Amino acid sequence: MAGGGGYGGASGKVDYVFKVVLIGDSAVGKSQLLARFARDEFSMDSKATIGVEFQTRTLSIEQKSIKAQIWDTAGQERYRAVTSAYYRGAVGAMLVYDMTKRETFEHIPRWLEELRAHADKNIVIILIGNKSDLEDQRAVPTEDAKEFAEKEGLFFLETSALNATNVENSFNTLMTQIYNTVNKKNLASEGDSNNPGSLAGKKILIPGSGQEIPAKTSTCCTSS
Ligand SMILES: Nc1nc2c(ncn2[C@@H]2O[C@H](COP(=O)(O)OP(=O)(O)OP(=O)(O)O)[C@@H](O)[C@H]2O)c(=O)[nH]1
Repeated sequence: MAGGGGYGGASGKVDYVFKVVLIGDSAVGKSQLLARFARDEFSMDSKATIGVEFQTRTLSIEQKSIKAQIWDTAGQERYRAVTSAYYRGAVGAMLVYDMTKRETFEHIPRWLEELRAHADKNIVIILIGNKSDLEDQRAVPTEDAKEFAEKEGLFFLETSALNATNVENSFNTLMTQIYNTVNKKNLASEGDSNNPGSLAGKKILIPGSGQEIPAKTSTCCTSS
C-alpha cells in the first residue's frame, strides 16, 4: 500500500478527511485519473494496479480544508485486494468506464452492485466516462450514460485524464457533494426521508474519517 501527499495542501490545518474509492474495469483509466488529480501527471504506459494504493490532495470548500484520500485498486479480479476493507469508511466513489469500450460501460451495474453491497448506503457516487479525448472511437453515447446515471441517482461526467478535461470538475463535484452531505447531517430529522435515493439531510457514517479533526500545530520533518 502506498500513500502520498498531494499538491496544494502541505501546510495548515485539515478540517475533514474524506475517503473516496475508484472502481471500474481494468484499463479504463482509474490510476491516470488519480495521477492527474493528485499530481497533475499522466502516463501513456501506465501499469495495471496490483493491490491497493492511495494518494491525497487537500482542497478548499467553503473555507474548509478538505483532504481527499483517494483509493485506487485493480480492475483485474486476480489483483484485487480484500473488497470490504477497500470500501470501509469510504464516503465517495468514482465509478469509471472507458467511453471507447462498450463492455466497460455494460459492467457498471456489477460494480454498482458490489459498491452497494460493501459500502455505506449513503455513499456519494459519480459515474465517469473516461477517455473523452478519443471522441472518434466513442462507443458509449453520452445520453445512454446520462440516462443510466439518472435512473440510479448518480452524478455523471465525461473526462479525459490525458488532456485533463473535467478531472478537477469531477473530483470537486464529488467532494463538494460529500461535504454538503456531512454538513447537513444535523438536519436529518427534517430531511426527505421518503426518498431513499436522496442523500439530502441524511446522516452519513464515516468510521475513521470525515469527522472534524483537531488542528495540528505542525507535522514532522522540515528540512533546511
Ligand atoms: N487516450 C487516453 N488514454 C488514457 C486515458 N486515461 C488513461 N488512459 C490510458 O489507458 C491505459 C490504462 O490506464 P490506467 O489508468 O492504468 O487504467 P486502470 O483503470 O487504473 O487499470 P487497472 O489498474 O488495471 O485497474 C493506459 O495506457 C493509460 O495511459 C485518457 O483519458 N485518454
